[in-house]
Amino acid sequence: MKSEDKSAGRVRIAVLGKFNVGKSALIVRYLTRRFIGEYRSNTDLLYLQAVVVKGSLMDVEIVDVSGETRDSPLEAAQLAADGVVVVYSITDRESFEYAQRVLELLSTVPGLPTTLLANKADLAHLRAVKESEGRALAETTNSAFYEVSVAEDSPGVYQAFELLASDCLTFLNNNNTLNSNNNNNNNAANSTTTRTRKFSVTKMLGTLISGKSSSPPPSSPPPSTSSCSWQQGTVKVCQKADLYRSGMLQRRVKKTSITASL
Ligand SMILES: Nc1nc2c(ncn2[C@@H]2O[C@H](COP(=O)(O)OP(=O)(O)OP(=O)(O)O)[C@@H](O)[C@H]2O)c(=O)[nH]1
Repeated sequence: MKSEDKSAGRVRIAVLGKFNVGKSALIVRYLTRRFIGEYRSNTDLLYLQAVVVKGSLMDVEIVDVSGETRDSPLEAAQLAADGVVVVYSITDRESFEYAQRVLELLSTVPGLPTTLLANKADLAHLRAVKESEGRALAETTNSAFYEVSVAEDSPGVYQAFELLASDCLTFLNNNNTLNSNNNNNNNAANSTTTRTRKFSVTKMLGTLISGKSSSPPPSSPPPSTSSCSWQQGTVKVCQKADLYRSGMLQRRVKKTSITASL
């Protein structure tokens, strides 16, 4: 077995943002290199992807809580994620203000890696948010920043996810080391960091895109501008109730007690 065959770990990335900013398009672009114009926006999606980060294979879960941010932004901010991508559209001032509120909330979670992603850069003639404003917000909230066009396949799409996944892994490894040291000190038998997640509804991406039942193979790997390489991915579609049952919409609440409203 190659050393890469064993997963170095699993991280969960949540994608948040106001409606219509391109969250679903972003995730599908990252996973499949395709741009799909329209999506159903009332289904919560969980995507699984295996990527090689810094030479290690890792599983990346990407959660797209469609409609969630519209119904209850606070719930979205409470996602049990190891890292968060917050998306706004450069053509939609309100979406930037929304992203600002989300990032300010998330910055209260110690050590949580966050990325601010300004989408729809191809619509420069409709620009309502300057790039410098996005960059400044990212700096004040200690987030990475990328301005991209998902429609035009900007390399920043891939770089954003891959850097965030890498940061999540570092963050988790540091936590695991800390916990393991604590456990040793306390003579505890097992580490308490293992997480179990279950989702009952599964569906392949092919269904979402074309009505066919199989997952579409990628046409080619993503740009080799980063330390990550693309592997086979699967997509699961999960309903909001499943997210609650799995604890995904509760864990951060317990950990951080975020109570401010957006
Ligand atoms: N011009 C342009 N349009 C884009 C881009 N990315 C997404 N869109 C379009 O923006 C619209 C919204 O995209 P979605 O991916 O459904 O946005 P969303 O944030 O997931 O929306 P909700 O599910 O309603 O929260 C669609 O019409 C997309 O085709 C982009 O980079 N440029």
